[in-house]
Amino acid sequence: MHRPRLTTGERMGDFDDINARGLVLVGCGRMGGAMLTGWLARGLEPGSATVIDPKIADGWKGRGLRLNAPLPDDPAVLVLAVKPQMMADALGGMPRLGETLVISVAAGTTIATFEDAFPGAAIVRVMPNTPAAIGQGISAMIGNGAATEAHLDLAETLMRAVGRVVRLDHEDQMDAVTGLSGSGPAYVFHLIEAMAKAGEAQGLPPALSLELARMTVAGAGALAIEDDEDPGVLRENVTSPGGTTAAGLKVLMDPETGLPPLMARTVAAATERGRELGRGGK
Ligand SMILES: NC(=O)C1=CN([C@@H]2O[C@H](COP(=O)(O)OP(=O)(O)OC[C@H]3O[C@@H](n4cnc5c(N)ncnc54)[C@H](O)[C@@H]3O)[C@@H](O)[C@H]2O)C=CC1
Ligand SMILES: O=C(O)[C@@H]1CCC=N1
Repeated sequence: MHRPRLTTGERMGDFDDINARGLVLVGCGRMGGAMLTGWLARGLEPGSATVIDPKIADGWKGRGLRLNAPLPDDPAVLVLAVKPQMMADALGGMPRLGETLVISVAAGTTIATFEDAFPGAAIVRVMPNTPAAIGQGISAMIGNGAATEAHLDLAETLMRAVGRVVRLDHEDQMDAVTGLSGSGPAYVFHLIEAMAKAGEAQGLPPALSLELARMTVAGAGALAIEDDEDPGVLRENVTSPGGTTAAGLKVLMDPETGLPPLMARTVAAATERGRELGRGGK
């Protein structure tokens, strides 16, 4: 089966340059915080991290991070993790930086926007997802013309600290990535909710039904990674001819009313919203 080149895992030594020059994180909410957790676990020294967030959560205080402190002159990397709607505000307050690599994880906001804000800078646009909080994320990335292989490697080092990384060929792919894997964890959590409700409708107690749904999704996800088989084969492995799964899948896989058209519309709506945000939509 063809799979894109994926990299994962990280050595502590790869943070040496970042520790020497510093990392700036602008926006330390759910996504920024998830990444920072992974970086600290993988070798980022707290004193090398300057975190800018006017509403920094109390949990980050007293951990040796430079919170809302003046920016270093020439940090190795500046990571922008504010909402796209807040990006103009955040960029407005940025001083000129030296040879700093600029990384954005914002949905929609285009490389061109960052090129206007940081003329001549190497910029890498990344789309991670929240399983990064437990080192199980997947990030897709693409750099601008000024981003060298060394810049892309640096961005990859950071994102590998929180999961796997794929490189894109074109920035145009980023909105679809956002609609699929950026937003995707929410679809999967809703799948758990929907399966749990469906179990309840068949008479199971709510707590039991939720536990069965949660572990089924988690276990199937883990198997899909561990086993090199195509997901279609794994599905067939569950499906006995004339059995229960075949009866269920007949409904779920209906080309008119089943999951395929629903998922297609779901990802399309999220992708289109990414495009809108990229056009400056609020
Ligand atoms: N949450 C997710 O699943 C994913 C989010 N993203 C992207 O990550 C970015 C952040 O999203 P979340 O972490 O979910 O949002 P969030 O609301 O949890 O965090 C954003 C943080 O930015 C801070 N902030 C607002 N204005 C600021 C400013 N001017 N300077 C510094 N900090 C400022 C806020 O106080 C907040 O803590 C967004 O651009 C989003 O598109 C990307 C992939 C997945
Ligand atoms: O919902 C959003 O816009 C962000 C981007 C991907 C996941 N969360």
